[in-house]
Amino acid sequence: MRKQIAAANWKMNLTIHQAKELAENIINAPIDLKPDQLVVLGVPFPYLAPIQKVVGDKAGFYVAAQNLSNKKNGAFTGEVSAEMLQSLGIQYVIIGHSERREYYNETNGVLAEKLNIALEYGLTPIFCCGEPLYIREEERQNAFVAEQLKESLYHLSAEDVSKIVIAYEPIWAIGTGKTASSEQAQEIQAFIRSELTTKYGAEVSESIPVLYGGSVKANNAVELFGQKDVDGGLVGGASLIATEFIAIINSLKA
Ligand SMILES: O=C[C@H](O)COP(=O)(O)O
Repeated sequence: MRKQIAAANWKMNLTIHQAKELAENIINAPIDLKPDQLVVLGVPFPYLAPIQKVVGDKAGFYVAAQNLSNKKNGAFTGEVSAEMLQSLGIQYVIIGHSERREYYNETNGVLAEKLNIALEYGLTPIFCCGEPLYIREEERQNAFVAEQLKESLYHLSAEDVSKIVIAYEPIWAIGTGKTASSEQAQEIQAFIRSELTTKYGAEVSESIPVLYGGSVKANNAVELFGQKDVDGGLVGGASLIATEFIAIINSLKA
């Protein structure tokens, strides 16, 4: 089975005290991860090392950065490089979240560079894609997402693309409480996989986890994650509440 992933994206929330308490509550919860299931905590840069310490070597639990620079190193004040993340022992990085695209002008081209550099340094990218509301209303979501994949991913070799995780996040469902229905999620995530099949073949596309993100909660996770092409979730708001996120982890397909 493909990896099933519960990924938290804490975004720009929590003090370090709150962050450690949340991580401790998750790590110490009686969660019985199956071999193909994993949990990734996407934390703010300053919390990477302290949260990694809380996570320790607990099997199946990882810490992710929420972003990285498209530059290697040098005079780029305020940036954080792939090499820095690698040197901290970080293994996952979220790339192309819609908030980065919208508020920090990250284009598909810049995201292609970020994917390259992440892979060069052995990081696993969680690559986000998804359409805004007006595109969904015009029923052009498939073409929109196909373009994002084409412009950011399709320069990668089959070997490299096999190392990534994709998170489909319809922008209209992020932080709005408006979840895509499980049918909507399944439909477009099956489309994403079929696009990857066309480009890379079935063996590759069937191995890539495709997560759903957008108002995932404890009360809708089982139905969403139960869909054939939904391999877990990238969770914002609900990942800030230990009991909610633990229930979401326990909703992964076994
Ligand atoms: O990265 C997570 C997504 O933006 C979803 O956020 P949300 O669960 O608060 O809607």
